[in-house]
Order: sequence, then C-alpha cells, then structure tokens
Amino acid sequence: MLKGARVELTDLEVEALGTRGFFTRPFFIGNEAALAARAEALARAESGVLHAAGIRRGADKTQDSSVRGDLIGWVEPEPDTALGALRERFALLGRALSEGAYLGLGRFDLQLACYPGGGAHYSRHVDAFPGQSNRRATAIWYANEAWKTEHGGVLRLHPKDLPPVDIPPMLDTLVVFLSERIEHEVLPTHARRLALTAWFYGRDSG
Ligand SMILES: O=C(O)CCC(=O)C(=O)O
Ligand SMILES: [Fe+2]
Repeated sequence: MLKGARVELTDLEVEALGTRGFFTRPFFIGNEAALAARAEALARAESGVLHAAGIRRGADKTQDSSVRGDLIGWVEPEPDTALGALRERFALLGRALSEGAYLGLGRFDLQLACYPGGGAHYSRHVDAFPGQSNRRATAIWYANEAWKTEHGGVLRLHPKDLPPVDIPPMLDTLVVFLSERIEHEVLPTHARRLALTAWFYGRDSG
C-alpha cells in the first residue's frame, strides 16, 4: 500500500451512491496490506479483547444473540501498524466521500467485528435513524481469506425499490453505503467472519 496515496471515487461509485445508496470495491488496499491487516485483526479477535454485541433485553440486561451474534471492539491502532495504515485509508475514504459525493463527513469510529460461525447473524436493520445527526456513511472492509459460498455470512443490502444485493465478505472487499438509507443484514455465518467497519458522522455532529 502506498503511504499517503489518495483515495478517489470513480464516477461509477459516486453515481451508485446517489442512485442506489451503496457501492462496492473489490480491492481496497491491495493483497499484501490486506493480509497484514487481516493478521492483526485475527490476533485481536483471538486475544479475547472483543465482547458480545448482542442487544440488551430486559432488566437483567442479558445479551440476546438472536438479533446479532458477533463479538466487537473499537479499534484505535498505532499508526505504524497494518491496522493503522488501514485506518488512514478509511480517513482518506471519508475525505473522498465528502469531496466526491458531497456527504460532508467528519470524524469516524472504527470497529472490529467477529462472527464466530455456528450460524451467528445480524438481523435486518439500519445503522442510523433518519433525522438525527448521527451516522451518515458506513464503510465495511472484510478480512476473510478463502471465503467459500458454504460459509454463508453474506452482507445482504436492501436498497429501496431494488432487489436485495448479496456481498460475500471476501478479503479486501470494501462496501460503502448511506447509513440512514440502506437496510441490511448479515446472513447466518458458518465460519469465523472478520470485518472492520467505519461509521462516519456528519461534520456538524459532535
Ligand atoms: O459485517 C457486516 O457485513 C455488517 C455488520 C453490520 O451491519 C453492523 O455491524 O452494523
Ligand atoms: Fe449495520
């Protein structure tokens, strides 16, 4: 990966974002950088620092994994690591989305999510609710080498008035969508599935 290289959106990506609300890019950082970032993400997942996402239910605050079955953790990597370089690419992507697609994005959070397999999934949802100034754009980067169809775990997007679109979580695939507009879900996953998600907030939000 070239240090400091710009991230630019293609005309097709800008158009897709405007009309369908999402685009995908099959190779975001290149194979070598992707393998290095994957290794660091995997090490984090295996170190036990991630915690069950779930959905809190009732007074006893038990985790309900019938809605989402992933383990998550925020990622604030050191700059001179592979995940640090990936984070920088996300920052450049945010700038490109602001300049190229006029999204007016500001800061972003970066999260590592691991679906352990065994049918873990995430039910259909939106990442942000319309009208509130919160998450505007979601960018997800997948870290799974040799992902097979039988592993399931596709991201299913539900663009308005269009048929659903399935995206296999293959190494170095990037998907970007409008957080308020695109309903989506993770279908049951039968192998360990790693993803890094950046949620970009509006420039006007705190
Ligand atoms: O990992 C994915 O493909 C999507 C996860 C998701 O929708 C979320 O964490 O909000
Ligand atoms: Fe989501």
